[in-house]
Amino acid sequence: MSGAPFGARLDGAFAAHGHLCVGIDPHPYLLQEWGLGRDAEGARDFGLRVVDAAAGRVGIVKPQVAFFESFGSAGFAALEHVLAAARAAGLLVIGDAKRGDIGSTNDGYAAAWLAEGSPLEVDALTVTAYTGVGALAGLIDTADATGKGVFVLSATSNPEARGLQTATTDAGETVARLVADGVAARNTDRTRLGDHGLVLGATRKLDEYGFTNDAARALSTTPVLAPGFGFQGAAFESIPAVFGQLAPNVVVSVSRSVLALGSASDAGAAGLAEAIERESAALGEVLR
Ligand SMILES: O=c1ccn([C@@H]2O[C@H](COP(=O)(O)O)[C@@H](O)[C@H]2O)c(=O)[nH]1
Repeated sequence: MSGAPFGARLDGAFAAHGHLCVGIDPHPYLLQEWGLGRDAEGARDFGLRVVDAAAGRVGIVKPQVAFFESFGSAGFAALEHVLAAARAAGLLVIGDAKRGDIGSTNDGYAAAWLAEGSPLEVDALTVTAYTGVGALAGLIDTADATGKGVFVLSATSNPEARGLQTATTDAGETVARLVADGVAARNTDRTRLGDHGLVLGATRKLDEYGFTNDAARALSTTPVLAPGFGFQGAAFESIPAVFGQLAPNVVVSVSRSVLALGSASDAGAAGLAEAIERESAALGEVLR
């Protein structure tokens, strides 16, 4: 591992720039609004503009891999370009790829996203645990060896997931908590943030997913990636009520609500930078 582990770097990003994470989601309609091609080149230019606007204003970006992947190999080349620019700008990069499979295949995902020097290298990767948190063991081992992190889907922001994620085990624990407990077990050697986190959407309170106060206390060193703000309806002001004692661990992810304010024109680029500054300041008021 070269440098500090992911959790310490995340803590550093929080201290230097606050908790806002800007999503890099080149939706086809945004490419059009920004005056860019609905192709891999457009996605690359979109990503580079977001990196420029984010650098120095926030500490974290989250490229949404799906929108690059939709352009095939050219899209992956575009993503590699954007990842390299984000790294060079000193931004922490959370690759939102939501990978997850049986253990032996997860090792392939680990080599692609979490190995030092890989073309798709990111600081942390979103993963799913539908095959069991245990199936992620090898991938998490790779992350530990390279100073990277993972964010495992636990209670997602979309309404369709609710029935599945609040289903309970024989022991009465929700699926969301079962995942959370498995991930938290990898963070026990830390006093502040560990390297392995959870995706907990901001659209519902944690207790609706079976996270009692005790369960939340057990997550005190677990980072939280929280999407669901802006377009999906959650407001920064709701963070204390939704996340309670976990609020200091939250990476607050915004994509469309700020990206809608960018465009290919100079005024648009300034608009995006201003929107990022404004959102970050507003969030700072809530999390101070
Ligand atoms: O539970 C989840 C997990 C991931 N996401 C991703 O976050 C962004 C949200 O975009 P907005 O435009 O701010 O709504 C997007 O990339 C999702 O794939 C999520 O929304 N919910």
